Amino acid sequence: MSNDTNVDDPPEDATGTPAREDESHEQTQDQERQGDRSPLEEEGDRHDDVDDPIEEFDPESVSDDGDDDIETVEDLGSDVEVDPGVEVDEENAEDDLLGGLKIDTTEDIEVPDRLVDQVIGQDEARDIIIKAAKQRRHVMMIGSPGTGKSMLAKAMSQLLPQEDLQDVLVYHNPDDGNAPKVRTVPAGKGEQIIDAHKEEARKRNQMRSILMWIIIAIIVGYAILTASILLGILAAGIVWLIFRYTSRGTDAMVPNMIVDNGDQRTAPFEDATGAHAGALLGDVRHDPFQSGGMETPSHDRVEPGSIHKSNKGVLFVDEINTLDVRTQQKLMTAIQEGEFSITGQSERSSGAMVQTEPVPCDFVMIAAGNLDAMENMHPALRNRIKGYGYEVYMEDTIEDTPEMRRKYARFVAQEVERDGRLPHFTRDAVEELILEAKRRSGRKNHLTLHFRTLGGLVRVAGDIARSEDREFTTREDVLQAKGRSRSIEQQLADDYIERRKDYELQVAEGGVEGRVNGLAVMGEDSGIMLPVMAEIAPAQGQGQVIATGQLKEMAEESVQNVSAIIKKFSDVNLSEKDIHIQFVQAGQQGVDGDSASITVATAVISALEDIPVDQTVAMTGSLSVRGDVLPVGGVTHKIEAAAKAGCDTVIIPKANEQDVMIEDEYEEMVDIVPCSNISEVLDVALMGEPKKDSLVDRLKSITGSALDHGAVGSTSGSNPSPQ
Ligand SMILES: Nc1ncnc2c1ncn2[C@@H]1O[C@H](COP(=O)(O)OP(=O)(O)OP(=O)(O)O)[C@@H](O)[C@H]1O
Repeated sequence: MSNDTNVDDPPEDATGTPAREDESHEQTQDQERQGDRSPLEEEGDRHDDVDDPIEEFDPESVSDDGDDDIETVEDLGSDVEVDPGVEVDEENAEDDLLGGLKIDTTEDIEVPDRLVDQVIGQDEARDIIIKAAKQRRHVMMIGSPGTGKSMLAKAMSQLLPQEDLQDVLVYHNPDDGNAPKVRTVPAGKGEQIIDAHKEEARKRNQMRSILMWIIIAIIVGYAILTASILLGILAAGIVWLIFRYTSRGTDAMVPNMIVDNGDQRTAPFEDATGAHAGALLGDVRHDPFQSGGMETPSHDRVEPGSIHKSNKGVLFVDEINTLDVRTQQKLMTAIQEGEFSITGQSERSSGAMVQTEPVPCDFVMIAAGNLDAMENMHPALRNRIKGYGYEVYMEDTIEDTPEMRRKYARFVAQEVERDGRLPHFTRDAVEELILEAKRRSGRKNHLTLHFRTLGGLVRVAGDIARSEDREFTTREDVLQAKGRSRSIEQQLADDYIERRKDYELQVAEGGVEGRVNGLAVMGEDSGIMLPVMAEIAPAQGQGQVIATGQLKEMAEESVQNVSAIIKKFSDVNLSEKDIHIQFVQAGQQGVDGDSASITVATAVISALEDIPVDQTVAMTGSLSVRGDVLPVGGVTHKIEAAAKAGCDTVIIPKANEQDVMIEDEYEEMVDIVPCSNISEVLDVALMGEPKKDSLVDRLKSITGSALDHGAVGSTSGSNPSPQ
């Protein structure tokens, strides 16, 4: 950025002019408050701290260097116990769903003001945000949607100092109309400068008008005297036009304030998620006239990007990998330089000819996304953030403690207050929501941290109560809301089940060889039953696993695991066979290879041994190469899907037993059988007794599970049939 003050403006003239009108009087008083300097004098100031790039740093060194003024969540008092105003029954807190909170409704709960105090769980991320705000470091947050990434980024902007905020003005450059000048002034000063310039322009225009009318009067007077009226009117018109035309030059003196932080109460927060290049990096609008005096001066066409608006604040970019590579590269330059010129983004627009002086963009970046976002983002940009900041993974669940439950009650109060129209929740309505948070966590003694969907439930329940003009939202409203706020995946899953019922594809009667009811999860919270069929045929050449579509890889992996067991416990040579696997009516969604591996194994063994599988049984679990059934995710939703589909028995991994939190209505519909190894699975799923010394019979020698023995892969029993 150049420091030259060759801006075509009238500061010197303006400061010398005495204040004649009320506005200018007020303005003068303002100027006095600001330290006796007129805004027009101030505008020449450059704030060169923008040229101060963040020096390279090692996050590790932060904790090692004994820098004990780094504030933690506790130091900031942000880990506050919920509402000190509310009494807590400590003795019964453990057993109480509200953690002992003595409230009748959420109206009794006080909501903390600062966003950072409203964040529940995510302690590590909060700690990092606080440190990063202090050190002005970038942060990358990776995790599931709705777990508080943008909330934390906003919270960070509230923690950044406000004193540094600046306004940014763009000026006409008389030497080169396509290279507007850029000046920064302290926040709030920009408006004064603009006002002073407008006032100056107004005065100039007034003087010019007076001069113009005097000249016109002289011409008209002369014309009357010489009786050449027509010539006089013509001359007066020309004078008028000349004045009109040249007055545009006076207006061009007024700078364009592209960043106005005058009213900003915290450091700026800019969400640039999904922004196109112009919105992110700034743009210069197209001018259809371009020349001939009709054009809009280029400095007036300059538009700031999010990187400029977030100067001294936070730039939040979710799903950063969706930005195209060129934009990511430019973003990287902006991070590195702390300033970035604005130019027209569209090559064919007249805006592309304009390029401003560098505009400050000294922001802290919070890049967010899921794991895919991290993998697909520009490696250099990732390194930039890594080298200059922190990376944090967002938690999905948190341990269920009385303190946490109290915070969840506070979350309901937070959401009600944020919405502003919802009726507060009664105690039992909050209890139902906390139960739902437990259920959605999918883990014993945990609560989900997927607050966006939980907040959705609060809003739907509140809307139901509001539509019935009730004072409070009750438990019944929450139950009704659960039915209504089904996700797209849930609706799809229910639709699948309905359609299958039409074709009687759901649960087949009795036993079928090689057909097993597998279970999968769609989206975050919907289970679905997906039958798997296996057929074994002699191979034409080398035996292979044949499966259709994208599920081929997953079928191959599952068959590989089971083939190790088959090799070990039987004389069957799978390399002489073609194994056909079909996932009946499955799309790719939600089918996770690992959790289907006991299903594929059971189907293959059933087909190989010609033993039918009980079609009222459904199963989920991951198979180890030594026959252990290992834990999988989403068991609760899977069990519910099996129950909805009409199965009586569901096999789940023993290690998942503690995660089951199914709704009462389903509990009566199905028997849940936890299994630790493939032998136990076959015992439940296969119909009839296996023949002596057959594969299934030999597999009975596997007992217990690796998990029981504390080491993955251990099985007991000797190998009856080494190959
Ligand atoms: N940890 C949390 N504590 C309290 N409320 C939360 C938390 N996480 C999310 N919320 C609530 O959920 C809403 C959505 O969260 P937020 O937008 O921060 O999620 P996100 O992780 O940025 O998701 P996405 O990546 O989909 O944008 C917030 O406005 C807030 O009401």
